[in-house]
Amino acid sequence: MAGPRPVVLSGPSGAGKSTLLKKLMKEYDSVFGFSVSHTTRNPRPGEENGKDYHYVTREVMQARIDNGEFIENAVFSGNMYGTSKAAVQDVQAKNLICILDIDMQGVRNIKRTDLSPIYISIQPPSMAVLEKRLRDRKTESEESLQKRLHAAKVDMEFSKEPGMFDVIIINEDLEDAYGKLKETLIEEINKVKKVGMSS
Ligand SMILES: Nc1nc2c(ncn2[C@@H]2O[C@H](COP(=O)(O)OP(=O)(O)O)[C@@H](O)[C@H]2O)c(=O)[nH]1
Ligand SMILES: Nc1ncnc2c1ncn2[C@@H]1O[C@H](COP(=O)(O)OP(=O)(O)O)[C@@H](O)[C@H]1O
Repeated sequence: MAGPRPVVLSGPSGAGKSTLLKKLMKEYDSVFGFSVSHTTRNPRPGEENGKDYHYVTREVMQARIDNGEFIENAVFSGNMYGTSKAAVQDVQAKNLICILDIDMQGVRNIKRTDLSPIYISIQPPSMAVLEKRLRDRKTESEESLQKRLHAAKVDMEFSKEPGMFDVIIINEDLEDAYGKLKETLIEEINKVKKVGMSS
């Protein structure tokens, strides 16, 4: 059964992916479902196990990867992250648009699957703004922050590779960026709404 097309949101840490996707899921709660990834990083204050991530040990994560439970997995800033098959299937079973928040290794690996999502890159207006947002978020140690800034430089170059993303959104003003995101997805949103009304 071909459900709605999934959506991949990628881009540097601190670019605003979570902020934008939370806004989208709040406005369209019966349209989108989040693919809850697994990670070995520690939960941040306010994050919930099973909602933001499935928080697991390295041993558990590696065993599940070896068991073939993941569509893709990557190491980012020293921690393991991965999208399980179940995470995507749970959303697709409800006929919702599945949103994946993944790094650029994830994007490369998803391109080798038959998931066929819409690829959206969220980019900051500049490195300076990105650094300020990450510092103001107050979630990272100096070491983690530096690793994220380094990865961001690589990501910003990667996003320019032709054909990598369907749309690149510069998140300067949040409302403008959100408007562009909605505009990109409106066709898929309307399809899901129509199916919902007729069932
Ligand atoms: N490949 C891959 N990347 C992921 C996955 N889940 C999250 N990420 C990425 O891992 C990076 C770090 O995420 P996180 O620790 O939540 O930090 P944040 O991006 O600074 O909020 C981000 O680029 C995410 O997009 C996943 O399942 N697979
Ligand atoms: N357009 C924006 N203007 C100012 N601050 C923003 C904007 N978008 C996001 N932020 C803030 O920047 C920080 C990083 O955003 P976040 O959504 O956590 O990024 P990501 O999920 O890509 O790592 C958060 O503190 C968020 O509130």
